[in-house]
Amino acid sequence: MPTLTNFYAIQDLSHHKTKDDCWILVGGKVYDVTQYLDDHPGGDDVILAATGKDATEEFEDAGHSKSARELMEQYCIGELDPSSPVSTYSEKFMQLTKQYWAVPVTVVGISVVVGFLYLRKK
Ligand code: HEM
Repeated sequence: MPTLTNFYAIQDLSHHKTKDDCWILVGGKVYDVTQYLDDHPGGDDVILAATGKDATEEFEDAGHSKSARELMEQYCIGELDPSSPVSTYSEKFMQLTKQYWAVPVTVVGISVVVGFLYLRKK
């Protein structure tokens, strides 16, 4: 069955950062919260400050209730395209770390073995 999910690239979010057109990215999902900005108990400024990037951390830090999480689902318009390139430095760093974690682990491992052999020889 074909899926009806809309996929957005992280760059798409940067075109929706205003009070009249506001999208946020939380937990891999994209939400159009334009209509909700004025009603948000935490104010519109916190949401506007979290646009154009992954706002999951800010959202979780605010300790949103279960009802807040249920409420937000009605504003969901799609998901982040998993193949879209990541933009922030921390995301890039995390991606590289996941990809190349074996390199520092191997270097440390070899150093430990060489150090051990060297000390035994003494
Ligand atoms: C559709 C998205 C969102 C919905 C439906 C939503 C809903 C709510 C609700 C209902 C509350 C009241 C407390 C609670 O029930 O948890 C709240 C508080 C709050 N929200 Fe959100 N929120 C959304 C997005 C965000 C985002 C993206 C941020 C941060 C960037 C944020 C920051 C806050 C903060 C800081 C409070 C605390 C306000 C206070 O206690 O003074 N919210 N939100």
